Amino acid sequence: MISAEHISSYVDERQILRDISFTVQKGEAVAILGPNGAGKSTLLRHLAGLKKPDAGVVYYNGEPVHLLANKERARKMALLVQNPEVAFQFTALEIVRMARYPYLRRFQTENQKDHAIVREMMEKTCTWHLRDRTLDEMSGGERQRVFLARALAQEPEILLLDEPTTYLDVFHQHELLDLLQRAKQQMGLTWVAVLHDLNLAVQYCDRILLLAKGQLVSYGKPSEVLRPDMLADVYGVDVMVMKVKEIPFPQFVFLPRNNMQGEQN
Ligand SMILES: Nc1ncnc2c1ncn2[C@@H]1O[C@H](COP(=O)(O)OP(=O)(O)OP(=O)(O)O)[C@@H](O)[C@H]1O
Repeated sequence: MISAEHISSYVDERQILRDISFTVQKGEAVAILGPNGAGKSTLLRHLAGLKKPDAGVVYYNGEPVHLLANKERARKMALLVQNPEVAFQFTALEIVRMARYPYLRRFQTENQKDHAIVREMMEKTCTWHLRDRTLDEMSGGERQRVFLARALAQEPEILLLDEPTTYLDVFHQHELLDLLQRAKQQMGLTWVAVLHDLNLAVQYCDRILLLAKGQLVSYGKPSEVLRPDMLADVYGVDVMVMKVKEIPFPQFVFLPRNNMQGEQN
């Protein structure tokens, strides 16, 4: 459905991504993991067609994404970035209503279906009660949920999210990912998220893409990618993988490299 084929990316003379290739199938949930500066956000921007790679192509259902017209791309894909640039005097409702613009013709206003979708997504993200508040009257987590409502109200086939759990407390982190999981199961939504929390990634994602220094280290099922040796290499920490009887997926515990030495001293 979406595939990166040999993409490379540069900023000035510096190479940010090196020859990355992978495919995400329809209805899959994928986490992009890797240390700070690995190139995760850059990769997501290429997938969203916001930035054309310097080499290689990203295809969406066989078409190069950077060639899709803006409105057409917005009906297929939504991107939730870390700090969306929106004027602070907009209300939550106005922000979520923006999601319907790709569906309107020139001079056309929203119809009942548009209003219903906006309300449904605001209710699902627990933001309907914030509808008349402006962005500067909201907490970071509330703002994040409003932008998620906007991305969902766009009714995309694929949702790309850059660190969507930042600003969210533990309850809302799980609520957001549960919501994406339901959208995947009920509507076939495909989503790709940059995450930092391996425990969330293993719980919610079908595949993991591990990136380090602009290179694809591994891409596959969580059990294939999240191996202690590979994680230790990439993150520079020791990793313990634990099985907890009550939950069906492993848990990752990180130990500073000199931890054992410190204990003994
Ligand atoms: N516009 C830019 N100008 C200069 N360097 C940039 C620019 N955008 C990204 N970079 C550099 O490219 C590299 C990858 O950045 P990117 O934001 O993709 O990493 P990341 O894996 O998302 O990092 P983080 O986990 O810290 O958010 C970094 O070294 C960053 O400094």
